[in-house]
Amino acid sequence: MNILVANTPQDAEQIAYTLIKERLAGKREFVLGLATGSTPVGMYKMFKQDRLDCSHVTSVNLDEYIGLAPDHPQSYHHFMEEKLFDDVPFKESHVPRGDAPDPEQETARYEALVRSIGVDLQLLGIGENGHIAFNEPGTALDAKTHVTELTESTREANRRFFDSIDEVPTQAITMGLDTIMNAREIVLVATGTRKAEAVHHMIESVPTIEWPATILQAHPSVTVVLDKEAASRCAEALQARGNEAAARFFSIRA
Ligand SMILES: O=P(O)(O)OC[C@H]1O[C@](O)(CO)[C@@H](O)[C@@H]1O
Repeated sequence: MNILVANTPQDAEQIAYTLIKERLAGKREFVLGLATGSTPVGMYKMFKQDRLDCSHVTSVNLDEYIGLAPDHPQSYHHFMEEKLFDDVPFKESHVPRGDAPDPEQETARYEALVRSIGVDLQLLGIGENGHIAFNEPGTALDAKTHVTELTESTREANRRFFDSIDEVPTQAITMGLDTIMNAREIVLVATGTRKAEAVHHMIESVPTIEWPATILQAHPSVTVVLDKEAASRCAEALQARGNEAAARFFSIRA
């Protein structure tokens, strides 16, 4: 794992965006895995401000709530259109269908799609309980795209997007941990104190299904971009090395 610890959330987002921009440059085709939630919103603004050319890029999203049609204001389809796709045209974009009549069939379709196109770089966030995408604690490490029951802590963490907790879906379709691990490269961004415990376990605990993000330790190409708060539960030496790496990242691009 390559770990960078930026001084602010904005600097962390800038690092992650710059990494993605550099990977896209000069490519004829590229498959970019995208995430939802609050963390990537600042980065998607950078795509827009920079008018980043994504006309050669195919995107695949990690997850979608079951029961929400693409045009539902709280669906991840809608989130991606509003935060990115309405302003930054992609060659094509794929998000699981939350309104599929047969969710299990949709998981098989989506898994086959993601495997067939192959993800060059997967952007990830991380939940407070260590979930990545909607792979909640206890999810098998070899899980493929599947229907998942959302934990109460995850529903609570996402209720801010809904009028009430009762409106937060209880199930989602999510890429599995094995699906995500199949990406050639992974960039995970975490900011804020709320993520500090999950980040500590992701990096410093023995891989366990109780902290799904620990599986990333076994991936050959993972960059973890943190702000100081999200890194605050990691070992002091790791924080110091990460801070130097972030400073170096900016200095060589100044
Ligand atoms: O970036 P946020 O809003 O903290 O979300 C963290 C994680 O939780 C999810 O939104 C799922 O609840 C993931 O998609 C995301 O990576």
